[in-house]
Amino acid sequence: MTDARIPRALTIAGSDSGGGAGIQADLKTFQELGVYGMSALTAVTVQNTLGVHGVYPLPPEAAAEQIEAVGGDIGVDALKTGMLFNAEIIRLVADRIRVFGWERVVVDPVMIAKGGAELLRTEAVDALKRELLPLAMVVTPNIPEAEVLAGMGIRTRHDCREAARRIGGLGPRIVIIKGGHGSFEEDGDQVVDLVYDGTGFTELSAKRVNTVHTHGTGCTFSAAITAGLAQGLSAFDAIQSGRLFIQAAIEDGLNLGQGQGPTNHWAYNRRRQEVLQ
Ligand SMILES: Nc1ncnc2c1ncn2[C@@H]1O[C@H](COP(=O)(O)OP(=O)(O)O)[C@@H](O)[C@H]1O
Ligand SMILES: Cc1ncc(COP(=O)(O)O)c(N)n1
Repeated sequence: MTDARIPRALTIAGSDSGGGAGIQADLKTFQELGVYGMSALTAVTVQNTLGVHGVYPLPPEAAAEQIEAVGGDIGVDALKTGMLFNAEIIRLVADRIRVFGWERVVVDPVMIAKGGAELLRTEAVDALKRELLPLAMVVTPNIPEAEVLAGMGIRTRHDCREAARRIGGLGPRIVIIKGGHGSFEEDGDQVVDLVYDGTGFTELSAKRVNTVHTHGTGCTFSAAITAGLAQGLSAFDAIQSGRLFIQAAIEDGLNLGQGQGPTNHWAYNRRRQEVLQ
C-alpha cells in the first residue's frame, strides 16, 4: 500500500468534452503534479477545439452533494472552483466551503469561454463577488474577468493595479490578474501576470508564446496552483510553480482538432525527466 497521506485536491467545475479545459484539464494537472484529484461537476458542456456547442447545467444540489461526499470521506487539502454557471450553484458551493472550513481555496472566476460562450450567467456575478471571493486564498481573473469584478476598464498597467486593489477589497488574500489576453506597451514580448497580496505587487513575467493553442490555459494554471497548495506550498510558491507548469504546457501546446487546441499537460514532467537523464 502506498502512503495514505497523498495530497488531495478537489475541482468544482464544468466538464469539457474536448478534454482541454474544465475538470478534465484540472484532473490531468493534479495527476501530473502528484496530487490525488477529485471532482464535483457543475455542468456538462458540449465542447471541442472549435468552441462550446452546448451547456447543460446540473441541478445545484448535485454539486453540493458531490462536495459533501468527497469532503466527508476522502478529505480535501486544497480546492479550486472553475465554471459555476449560476448564482444558486455559487451559493451552495460557498456554503459547503464554509461548513468544511476549507481555507486553501483557489477561485478561477470563469465567465466567458475563449470562443465567446457564456459559462457564468451575468446575474451570477454578484453572488461570485459576495459569496465566494471572501473565501478565496487566491483568485485568478483574466483581464476581461478582472474588468467585470473590479467594475472598470483595464487599458494600462496602472489600471491593472487599481483593478487588483478593488478585487482584493472583495476579500481574497491574493489576486492574480493574468496577462494572457494582452500585453501593455512596456511588456514587449513578455506575458505578465500581476500578483497583489493586499499590500504589494509582484509581476511574474515569461516569454509570450506565439500560438493559438491556448484552450484551457486558465483552468490548467489555477489547477497547478491548487496542486501546490494541496502539497503544502505557500500561496506564493504555489503560484510560481503553477506559472512554470503552464509555461511548459503552452510552449509544447497540442495541435489537436481544427480550432484552438489544448495545452500539453505532460510537458512539465517530460522536461524534468529530460533534465534528469
Ligand atoms: N501566449 C502565452 N504565452 C505564455 N503564457 C501565456 C500565454 N497565454 C496565456 N498565458 C498564461 O496562461 C495563464 C492563463 O492566462 P489567460 O490565458 O489569460 O487565462 P484564461 O484562460 O483564464 O483566459 C497565465 O499564467 C498566462 O500568463
Ligand atoms: C468547462 C469549461 N470550463 C472553463 C473553460 C474556460 O477555458 P479557458 O481556460 O480556456 O478560459 C472552458 N472553456 N470550459
